[in-house]
Amino acid sequence: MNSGPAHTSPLGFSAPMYHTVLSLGSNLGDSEALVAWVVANARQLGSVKTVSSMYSTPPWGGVEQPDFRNVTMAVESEYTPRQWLLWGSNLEARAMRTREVRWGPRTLDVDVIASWLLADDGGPLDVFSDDPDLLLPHPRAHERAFVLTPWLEIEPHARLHGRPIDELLAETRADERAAIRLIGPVPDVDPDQPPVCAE
Ligand SMILES: Nc1ncnc2c1ncn2[C@@H]1O[C@H](COP(=O)(O)OP(=O)(O)OP(=O)(O)O)[C@@H](O)[C@H]1O
Ligand SMILES: Nc1nc2c(c(=O)[nH]1)N=C(CO)CN2
Repeated sequence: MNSGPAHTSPLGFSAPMYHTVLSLGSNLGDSEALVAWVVANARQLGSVKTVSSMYSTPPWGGVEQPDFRNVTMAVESEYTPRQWLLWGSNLEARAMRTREVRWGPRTLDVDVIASWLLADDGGPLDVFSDDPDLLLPHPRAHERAFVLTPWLEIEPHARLHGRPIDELLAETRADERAAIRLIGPVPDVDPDQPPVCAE
């Protein structure tokens, strides 16, 4: 009997399932609507396991810019982490995302934080990648309160680099942590209408 998480297709193939954690951020345009639009698109795929509340977070990385809106979302599907990266890049492009300053302002950012292969037998297996186009786990997530705070809300027992994320969060800058503000649930928006001003 196949009681594991792999999906058996009508042809009898069994596709592996991945549990993947995505960080969504925006600080240009209608940031709340943009982040909510990403969540709505993932819901349309039927892949969303849990979504954090929406948070207002101070900019991380030393560039002076407006506060961000951030959400962390756990998805579970046959999509590999690389497919999630491509999916996110496509939404970033539709949100007119540009890359001008490293760690600078943006309409939309979709980062893949970590992923686990849900094996049929035994526990989840960490996915590692040293490909510069997809580093896994994300090399800077453990020092970002804007990722860890929402992630802790939805997966309080999650671990990154072998360490509980609440411990990692406690080691982030106290002033950054203190300035994070809970806004509320992610609003429902139309996945087919990117909230972008045409210019
Ligand atoms: N885990 C990952 N998630 C998202 N992008 C990644 C990841 N690993 C590598 N990349 C690559 O990073 C490149 C730059 O991404 P991006 O412009 O979003 O970076 P950033 O958000 O400014 O900074 P950071 O990578 O520190 O979050 C992209 O080309 C992407 O392929
Ligand atoms: N608070 C916060 N700071 C950031 C964010 C973000 O999403 N939230 N994204 C960045 C781009 O890499 C740089 N700094």
